[in-house]
Amino acid sequence: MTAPAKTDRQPDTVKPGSAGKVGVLLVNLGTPEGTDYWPMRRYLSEFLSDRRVIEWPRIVWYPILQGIVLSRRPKASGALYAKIWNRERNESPLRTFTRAQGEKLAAALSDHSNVIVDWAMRYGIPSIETVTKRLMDRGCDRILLFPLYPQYSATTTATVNDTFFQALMKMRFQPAVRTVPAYPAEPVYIEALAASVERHLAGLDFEPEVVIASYHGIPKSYSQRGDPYYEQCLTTSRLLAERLGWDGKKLLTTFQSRFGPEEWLQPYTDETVARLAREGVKSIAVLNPGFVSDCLETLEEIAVEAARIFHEEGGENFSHIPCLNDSEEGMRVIESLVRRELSGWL
Ligand SMILES: C=CC1=C(C)c2cc3[nH]c(cc4nc(cc5[nH]c(cc1n2)c(C)c5CCC(=O)O)C(CCC(=O)O)=C4C)c(C)c3C=C
Ligand SMILES: [Fe+2]
Ligand SMILES: [Fe+2]
Repeated sequence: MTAPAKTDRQPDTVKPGSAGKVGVLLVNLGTPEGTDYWPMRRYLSEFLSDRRVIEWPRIVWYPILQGIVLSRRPKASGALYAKIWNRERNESPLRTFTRAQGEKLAAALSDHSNVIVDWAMRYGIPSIETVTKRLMDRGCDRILLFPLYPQYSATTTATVNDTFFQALMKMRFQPAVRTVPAYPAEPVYIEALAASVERHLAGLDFEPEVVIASYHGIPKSYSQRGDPYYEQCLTTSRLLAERLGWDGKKLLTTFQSRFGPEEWLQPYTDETVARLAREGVKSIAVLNPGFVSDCLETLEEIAVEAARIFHEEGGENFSHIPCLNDSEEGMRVIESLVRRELSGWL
C-alpha cells in the first residue's frame, strides 16, 4: 500500500464556514479617537483622502488637503468635537450610539443563536477590515453589511461597500455577502421618524410654526452626475409630511454641513434658519432624518450653532429633535431591515 501523496497545499489562515454562523456588520461614518490635533488630523486625513468624498483630481486636491485643510481644520473641528464629547467614555457620541445599536440588535436577535452582531467605522477604528476578519474568526461564513445611511449616496453608502469588498479582495476564502440597501421610503423608518417628532413636539412648551428636516449636504455636481441622494431625501421628507398630515410650508427640507468652495445641495440649513427668523417666525424645530445617530453634525451644528443663528436673527424658540439613535423606534427600524435582509439565511 502506498502512503497518500504529500501535498504542499496549506489551509487558508482565515477559515469561514467552520461554524456556519451569520455575521451582521453595522457601519457608520467614523469618528476621531480624541479631540486634540493629531487624532483629529489622522481622522480628517483618512476621511478627506477618500475619492468617493472628494472627487477633485488628486493633483489639485492633495496640495490643498496637505497644505491648508490639514493644518487648520484639525484644531477647529477638534474644538467643536470637544463641545459634544462623551467624557464618561472618552469617545464621540457617534461611537457611543453605534455601539449601543450593535448591543441592542444582538439582544433583539438572540432568538437566533447562529447570528453574531458587530459594528465598525468607515474612518478610524474599529475598521471594517478588522471587524470583518473578527466575524470570520468567530465562524461566520455569511455576512450582512449594513451601511447606516437611510438615503443612498456614493459619498457614504458606496464607500462603505467599497471598503468591505476591498477587505474581501485580500482573502482566498471569502464569506458569502449581502448588503442592506438604503431605505428612504421604508414604512417602518417613516413611522419611526413621525413617532419621534410627535413625541418630541408633545413635550415642548411651544408649538413650532415650522419644522425643518435638515440633511447632510453633498456637492450639487455629484447630484447632477447621478448620485440619487437628493431625490431620496425629498422622498423621505414627502412621506414624513404625509404621515404627519403637514403641508410643504410646515415641513421644510434643507441641507447642512457644506465644505469647500463648490455649490452644495440647497437650500442651506443655516441660511434658512436665519431667513425664517428675519421673516418673523418665532418658533422652530429641526430634525435630522438622514443621520441614524446623533453626532457632531446634529449635536453641535444644529442643536448649538443653528439655534444660535436663529436666536441672533430674532427667533425665540428653537428645539432640536434627537436622531432615532438606540431608541425603541430606532432599533425597530434597524432590526426589521436586518431581519428582512437575512431571510433565507436564518
Ligand atoms: C468634504 C466633503 C463631505 C461630504 C461629501 C460629506 C458627506 C456626508 N457626510 C455624512 C455624515 C457625516 N459627516 C460627518 C462629519 C464630517 N463630514 C465632512 C465632510 C463631508 N461629508 C467632514 C470634514 C466631517 C468632520 C467634521 C468636520 O470637520 O466638519 C459626520 C459626523 C461624524 C462624528 O464623529 O460625529 C457624519 C455622521 C453624510 C450622511 C454625507 C452625505 C450624504
Ligand atoms: Fe460629512
Ligand atoms: Fe459640520
